[in-house]
Amino acid sequence: MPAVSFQGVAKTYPSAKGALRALDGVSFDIEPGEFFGLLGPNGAGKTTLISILAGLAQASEGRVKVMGHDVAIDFAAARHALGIVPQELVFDPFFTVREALRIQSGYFGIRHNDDWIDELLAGLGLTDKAGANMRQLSGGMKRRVLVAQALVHKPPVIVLDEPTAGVDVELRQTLWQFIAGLNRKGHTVLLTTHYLEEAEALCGRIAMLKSGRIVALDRTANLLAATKGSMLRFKTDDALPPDLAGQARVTGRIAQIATRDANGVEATLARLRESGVRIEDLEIGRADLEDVFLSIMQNAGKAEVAR
Ligand SMILES: Nc1ncnc2c1ncn2[C@@H]1O[C@H](COP(=O)(O)OP(=O)(O)OP(=O)(O)O)[C@@H](O)[C@H]1O
Repeated sequence: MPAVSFQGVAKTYPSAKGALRALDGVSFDIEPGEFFGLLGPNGAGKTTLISILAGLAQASEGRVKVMGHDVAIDFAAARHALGIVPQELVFDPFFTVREALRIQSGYFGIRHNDDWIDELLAGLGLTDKAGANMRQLSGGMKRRVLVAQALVHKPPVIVLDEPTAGVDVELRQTLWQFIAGLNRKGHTVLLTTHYLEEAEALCGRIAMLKSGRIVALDRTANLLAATKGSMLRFKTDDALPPDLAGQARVTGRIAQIATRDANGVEATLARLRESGVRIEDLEIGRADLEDVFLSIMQNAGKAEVAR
């Protein structure tokens, strides 16, 4: 039995320009114990899919199951199997951290949960904040509490919806150590993120969503291996010739150009020299997940235009 199963999930929102199909026939399974990444550009439908999984929105078509429980038919059992760390910081300012976690345990019908609460506090670096009032905590500390709150009932499936947006390096490391530890103990993890290096480091399999459809789904290693080419990275203050600019990724002074093989590297360098572009700090490396993501999104765009 899969930990999470999406079967033919569609979601249509009414809009001024007619119906907006935010999800369109999404089907995939996440197996127990997987660390699974869901990636996609803004508006791809990630949050909509997670809201349906969490029972916060209803699918227009299709079925979603968590540990065998249909989220529409058997909501309570499905919800019990899920720990959802939300994107926004929502909290009750009147309680201390420990009280907030006890109250959350109560929602799930769990009493005498302090041993697990202590473990959560320790794992998330919150032990000395247990007695602090929620409103006195910094944003990063509040986020840690939200993670702890999502996990009070030891859910087999943990869903993290962009948990590290605007979060500092230390908290990211604490969070990932803790979540990776739970994953090693058998908890299934579903992560959505815009930080592709995090997805590359953590996720065994990745699905890529674009305009409500799955455009890639594979083991992370296979996605990376599928782009065999080399990536040329260098710094320059000069404008690239139009043919190279069209295929380059430019961030400030840093330009990256994908090439198919060694001949491609030579041809690109020759083209740069010929156009009088002066380059510094040249590196030739393997494509990373960001390169794979951009190329899949571009190709999916072309396929859509052709349809
Ligand atoms: N309640 C709603 N009513 C109408 N349209 C909506 C609603 N929620 C989302 N949408 C639309 O559905 C599409 C998918 O949105 P969604 O928030 O799921 O994308 P996302 O992949 O999570 O994006 P982001 O990375 O920006 O969070 C978008 O076009 C969005 O405008």
